[in-house]
Amino acid sequence: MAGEGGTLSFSVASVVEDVLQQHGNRLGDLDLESRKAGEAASRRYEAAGWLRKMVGVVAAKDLPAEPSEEEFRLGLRSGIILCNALNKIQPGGVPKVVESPCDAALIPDGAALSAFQYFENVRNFLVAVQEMGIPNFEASDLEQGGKSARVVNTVLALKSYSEWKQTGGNGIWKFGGNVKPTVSAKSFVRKNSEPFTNSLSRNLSINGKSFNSLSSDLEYSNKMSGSGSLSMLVRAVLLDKNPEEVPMLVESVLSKVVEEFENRIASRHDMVKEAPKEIAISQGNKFLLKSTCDNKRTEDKNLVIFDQQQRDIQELKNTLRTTKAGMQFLKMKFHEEFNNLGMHIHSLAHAASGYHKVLEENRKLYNQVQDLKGSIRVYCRVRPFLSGQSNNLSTVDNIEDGNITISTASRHGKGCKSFSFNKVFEPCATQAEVFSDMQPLIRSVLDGYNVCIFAYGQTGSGKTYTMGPKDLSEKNKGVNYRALGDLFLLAEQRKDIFCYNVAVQMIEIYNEQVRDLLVTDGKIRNSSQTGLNVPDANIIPVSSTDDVIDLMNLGQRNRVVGATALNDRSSRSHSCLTVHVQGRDLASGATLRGCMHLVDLAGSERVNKSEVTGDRLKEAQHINKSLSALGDVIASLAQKNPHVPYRNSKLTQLLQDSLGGQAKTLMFVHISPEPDALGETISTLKFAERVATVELGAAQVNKGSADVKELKEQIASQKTALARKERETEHRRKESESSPFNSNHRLRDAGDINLFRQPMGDVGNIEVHKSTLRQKSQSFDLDEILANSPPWPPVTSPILNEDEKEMASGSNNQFNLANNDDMDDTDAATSDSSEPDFLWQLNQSKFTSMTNGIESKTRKAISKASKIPGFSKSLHPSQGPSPSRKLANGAGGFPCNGTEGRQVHLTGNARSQLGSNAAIIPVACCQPPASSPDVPRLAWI
Ligand SMILES: Nc1ncnc2c1ncn2[C@@H]1O[C@H](COP(=O)(O)OP(=O)(O)OP(=O)(O)O)[C@@H](O)[C@H]1O
Repeated sequence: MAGEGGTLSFSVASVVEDVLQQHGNRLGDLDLESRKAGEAASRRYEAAGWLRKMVGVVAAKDLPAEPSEEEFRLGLRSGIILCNALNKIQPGGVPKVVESPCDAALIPDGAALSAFQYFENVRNFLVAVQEMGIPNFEASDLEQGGKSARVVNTVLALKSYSEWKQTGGNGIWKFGGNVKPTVSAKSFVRKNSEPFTNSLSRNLSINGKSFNSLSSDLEYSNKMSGSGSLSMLVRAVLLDKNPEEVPMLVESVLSKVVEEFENRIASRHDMVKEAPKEIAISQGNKFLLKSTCDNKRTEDKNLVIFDQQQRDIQELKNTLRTTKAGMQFLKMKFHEEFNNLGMHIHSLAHAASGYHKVLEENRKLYNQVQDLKGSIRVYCRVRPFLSGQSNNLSTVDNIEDGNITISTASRHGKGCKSFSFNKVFEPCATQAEVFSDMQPLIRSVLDGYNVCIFAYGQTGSGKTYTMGPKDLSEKNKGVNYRALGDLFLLAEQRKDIFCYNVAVQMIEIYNEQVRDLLVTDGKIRNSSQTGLNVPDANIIPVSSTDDVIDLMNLGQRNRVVGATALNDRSSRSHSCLTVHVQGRDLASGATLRGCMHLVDLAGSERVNKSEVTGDRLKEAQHINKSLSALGDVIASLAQKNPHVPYRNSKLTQLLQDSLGGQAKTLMFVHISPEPDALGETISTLKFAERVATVELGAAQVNKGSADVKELKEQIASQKTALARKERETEHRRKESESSPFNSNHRLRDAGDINLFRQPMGDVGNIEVHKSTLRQKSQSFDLDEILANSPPWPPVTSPILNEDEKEMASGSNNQFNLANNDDMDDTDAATSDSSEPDFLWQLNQSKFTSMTNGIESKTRKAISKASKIPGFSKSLHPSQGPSPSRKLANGAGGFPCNGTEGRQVHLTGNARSQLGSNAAIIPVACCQPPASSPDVPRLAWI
């Protein structure tokens, strides 16, 4: 059975043959080969005969009647006989039969052409045969020997078909077994005309099936396989068998055949199975090949890409090189520019430092200008939050270079307000820092300047802390203690050049009454009761910091401190520590006298804030009154009003010299950082800003100088006129002033002092001052002098020698200018502080009758002072006020008030009691007529 599609290409015959051989039957005994050969030959002869008959002997000349197998194959090989025979049976079965050898001549390769033509003929024949349903053979069977049997089969089948056709061709022709209903089996069998077929068909049956049908099947199989040898094989095997053996044999053969088939089919299956793999492999190979090709292509592509990339890389390298070079260049440029920039920055830094230096210088110059102008310096200090006030937001927004910015967001609308002062101290500023900033100012006291530092601010803002807290630890010591310590230190350093004496006063103004805080007898005298402008305050020399501590403790004990709702430690009074310094130049004998007020004002807050009534309310009202009087004075000074209302309060009287004279004045304004205090803070700072605009005129040193000579000449010229006037009025005055010194009179006159106040600008200019003195020298009037005596002038301390005592106590009250002859040698003070002294001298003749009154007061004072052990009287009660400048300045004593000048020597116990080693202590010094109004000045020029 030829497998369709080539999958089962083995023949049934070969299988049966193999089976029969394996079966080991007696096939071997048979002369199978010869029989087969004989049979094959007879069949071949039959086929050849039939073909010769069909095509004619001539046409079949190459085919003998009884050909050998080879002859048969070669005779038919051209296919011409076969095709012609077929065309005889079925005309046009093979449309074109190539017969002419000349056709081949047309083709150069004749052999190849004929082979091709033969193959064409055979192929056409086979196609036609197949269409006719006749068993076929392979074209190759004619090409190789040994395969002619199959060709014989086909020819015989064709013969059979021809015969069938000749008999009428009824029914369907079937080679070797097709039985038409109308055709007997015999006729069919006749077609298969083998001699043994008939016998078999008659006798054999297998498993109930007739052997004949089996044979038919075999024949059919043979037909299908294209081999006619199978039936012969079967016949050969069964020929000599007994009929009883046949079933067994057939069964065995069949089972073997089936088995063989199965095996072969199975192996074919395997092959089929393998085939896809092989195909796959071949496909895989193809794929491999393809992929190899692809790879090759890809490789090529990659090569191209690679080349491209190489070029790109090269290009990039070039770019990189260029970029590197560019970078190098840029780097170099950058370095160059960097260096330039560095140099530029350096020069800028230099300029900046220069700028800072210039700024600093400007500040100094500004301060100097301020000094020259006599502007009140204003420092601001912000108190830190106190312990227990944590998490408070400060109202101070910024502090920088003398500017302070207050955040007014909470109560005064959103925003800030800035204020400018000479200096602003941050909350963290230490006491030492604060002091170091004002140290030069304080030191200038030793150089003969008057200095006033007053602390302003609401209650609890730190005024006392700055000026002089009780706590005298190194860290907390205030300005007062440090100032005195510094003065002592400086005095010590200058001891080879100057001999300094330092003495202090402490007073307080409480409810508009001035109180001496340095009383030792527990009684606090109120000088205002006497109608005096200057308090009758003890002045205690000090020579060490221990002395100072003792005095401060004493003063503190005597100070009136009241409790308020705001601050139960709040001081409800103004306190003032006055430090008097007198220095004598050891070489020249000239003296310098400086005076420093350290004023701790009472709280500046409004009364209603204090929530007080009764006594406390009264205190607060007094404080407010005095502070508003201070405000008025400041405002007048700022506006350069001719009238400055100093006398509206004791405080303004106290500060008159500092505010209106030639003192160096510093206001230390204090503010609290709490938001609650914002209102007070703003009003405090506004007030301070106003104060800063006040120009007092340049401070003048209280020093004896060449001016004195000039002044003495002027004095001399005045002397005659004065004496004349004195004589003329002497009698009248004696009558009117026969009573002791009338203080009320002075008080009345002093009340009008402001009427004579000269504008600040004029006061501030030394040159103007001098020329003014000269110009107005003729307008001298004693009444005016008295009337214009300052309320709190620098005091003079006449230290009287024996001559002076005599002069002072002499019956002749006539002022003897001759006594001033030695002034040149001693003191030539021309400052404010010295002027009253001299004025007092001038007044001496005028107030001859006053001496009694003075004497009584002096006696009283000395008797007070002499209660202190160690005090001894050195001044005769009748001496009165210092008659001469020499006395005041030349002997190194302290200035003393002309009306109550007393001099007490501190010795022994007293000195130790007060902690002082000073030789001379003016106990209470009241100032003679003022220095500032120009009229008095003119009077003694
Ligand atoms: N700069 C500061 N550093 C530390 N503590 C301070 C500072 N300033 C003030 N204080 C403290 O704040 C409190 C109030 O200060 P101080 O008594 O000096 O205020 P004051 O303005 O003098 O008040 P009063 O008007 O009642 O006299 C004190 O306890 C003080 O020690």
